[in-house]
Amino acid sequence: MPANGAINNWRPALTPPETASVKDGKTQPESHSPREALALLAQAAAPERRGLTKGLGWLVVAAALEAIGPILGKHFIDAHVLPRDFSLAPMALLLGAMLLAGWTASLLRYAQLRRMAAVAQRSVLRLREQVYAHVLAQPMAFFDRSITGQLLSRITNDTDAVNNLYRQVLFVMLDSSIVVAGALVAMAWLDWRLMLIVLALVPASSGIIWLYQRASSGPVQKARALRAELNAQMAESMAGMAMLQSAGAAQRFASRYESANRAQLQARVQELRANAWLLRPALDLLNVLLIVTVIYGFGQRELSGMEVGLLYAFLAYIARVVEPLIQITMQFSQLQQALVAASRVRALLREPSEPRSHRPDLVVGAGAIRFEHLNFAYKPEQPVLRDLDLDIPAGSFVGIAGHTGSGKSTLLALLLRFYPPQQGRILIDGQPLDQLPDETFHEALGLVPQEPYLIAGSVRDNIRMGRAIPDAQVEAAARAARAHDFLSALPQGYDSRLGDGGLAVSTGQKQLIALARALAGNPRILLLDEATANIDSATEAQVGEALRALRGRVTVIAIAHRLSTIREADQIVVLNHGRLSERGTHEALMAIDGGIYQRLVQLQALEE
Ligand SMILES: Nc1ncnc2c1ncn2[C@@H]1O[C@H](COP(=O)(O)OP(=O)(O)OP(=O)(O)O)[C@@H](O)[C@H]1O
Repeated sequence: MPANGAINNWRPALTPPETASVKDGKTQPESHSPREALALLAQAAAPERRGLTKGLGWLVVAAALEAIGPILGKHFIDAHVLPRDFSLAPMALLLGAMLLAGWTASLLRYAQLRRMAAVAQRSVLRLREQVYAHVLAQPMAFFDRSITGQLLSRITNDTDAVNNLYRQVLFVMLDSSIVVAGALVAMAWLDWRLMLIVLALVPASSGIIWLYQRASSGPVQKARALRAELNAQMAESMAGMAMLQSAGAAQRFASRYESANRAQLQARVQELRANAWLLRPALDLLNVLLIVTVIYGFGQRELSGMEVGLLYAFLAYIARVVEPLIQITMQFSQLQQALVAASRVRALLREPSEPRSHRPDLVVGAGAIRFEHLNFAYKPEQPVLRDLDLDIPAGSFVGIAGHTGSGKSTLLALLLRFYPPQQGRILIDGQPLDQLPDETFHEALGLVPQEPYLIAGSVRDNIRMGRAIPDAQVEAAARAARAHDFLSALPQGYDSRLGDGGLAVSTGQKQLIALARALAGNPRILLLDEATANIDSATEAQVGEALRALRGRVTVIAIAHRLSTIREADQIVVLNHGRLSERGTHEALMAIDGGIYQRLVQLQALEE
């Protein structure tokens, strides 16, 4: 089977640098639109709308309380400091009110920001689950063109960045905007002409943001794309470590990683440079400009005693306008990163899932299979299966043989509904395969792939694979797969941990566990994709024994390079360039002089 073969695609594959798909942009900066990102936020936060509205409402109250402070201060100056009226009670009342307003505002803001942090966490949790479920529901063709590491990065890093987006948008942007609005309203109330002078300078900050965005958006997006690529490279090398080391490719992979890492650092430095040279100095200048303008505005008037309180209040409000604006702009680069991530997550969520029209009334009975004039191609110009017509009676054992690339695994992939055929159809017990409801379909089919994979968990978890299968049935399946003896001899028997960080078992043993896993669901149809390719003769004999016991009860289709595995099959189907070229029992096919099967058997005998 080719490295990117049909059935193998459901496990992480080592994608060599030169064949890496460039879907999703890879190193090129990706297009992103804030509207897309906001739509994603709104969608993920939809169930929390009430909490969010309440939180925002309270933030407005907090901003209003904060805005009262300078007005009270102005009153304090005008009524007590300037006229030197130091009557204790009204002064204490004013100071007390100032403190109370400030404290209440701080407490309110703290409580609301905490509430919003919780909303953000929950929304991101939901989003991540949604993205993962969506990826799992993708047709296999989607995985053919995606890079495992990049998908991982979408699900973990990008959804994390969406969390950032919540923090930036909800906490910094909204909160700061509310504070600015509160200050402007209070200024207007005190002196609307002066407020207009301050307001006129606010667009200058938008100009600074725009300039900064232009200078930094390229590097920001590049840095992000490179980070995803670094993750992808890491995941790929972990998945293909054995191959990587045996091929002596460690050095090459390390230098590829190093150059991507350097490029990412450069992009980050460019971004920081734009920040240091443009953003901070420009904002400081804006602050000075505002203060000078307001003082100049006051200079134009007669500076009476009453105006000193007003000047104090205005200077206090300017700080309340400028500081939040600085806050907003300082977060800008993170915001951009988060926007890019959010639009990538949204693009992923928009990948269409396989459309299927299931008929809930369909059930699988005996497990008879019929391939009717099947035509299939991964790429339109390269047909893989051509007009394949084949009947497989229920309960029979069918072996599939043929040269490499003849389309054997593809046939199984179509039966597994990984891809829809372009022409023809597949019938199970006379019913169209694509109309079987998912549950019925998954219950009816069991698969033993060429390279079984173990999940991190106990032997029992590995056989169950998340299905509600009672212990007795797990054990019965292990017995049927001839795996019980070695499994019960493990240190903790069926509770022994396998997979990542667990016990190491041999390839043959993994294969038997995979067979037990397939049998545990009591399938009507069992598919074996070169299940005996990498195991020793003793294990092969055990698998043969297990298959013999299934005869008449389960329809078995086995692809085998090792032809001894299918020698006893009721019929052996030989594919040649996607066409059915020979068909019959081992003996019948051996009788075809110069036949493909005969040659394959002879070749294998020679090899052995
Ligand atoms: N996911 C895929 N995308 C594109 N082409 C593919 C894909 N999987 C297989 N092919 C191509 O389809 C053809 C048939 O491949 P398939 O894996 O079905 O052959 P096979 O008979 O199972 O080969 P092998 O014995 O080596 O496993 C090959 O030319 C292969 O390159």
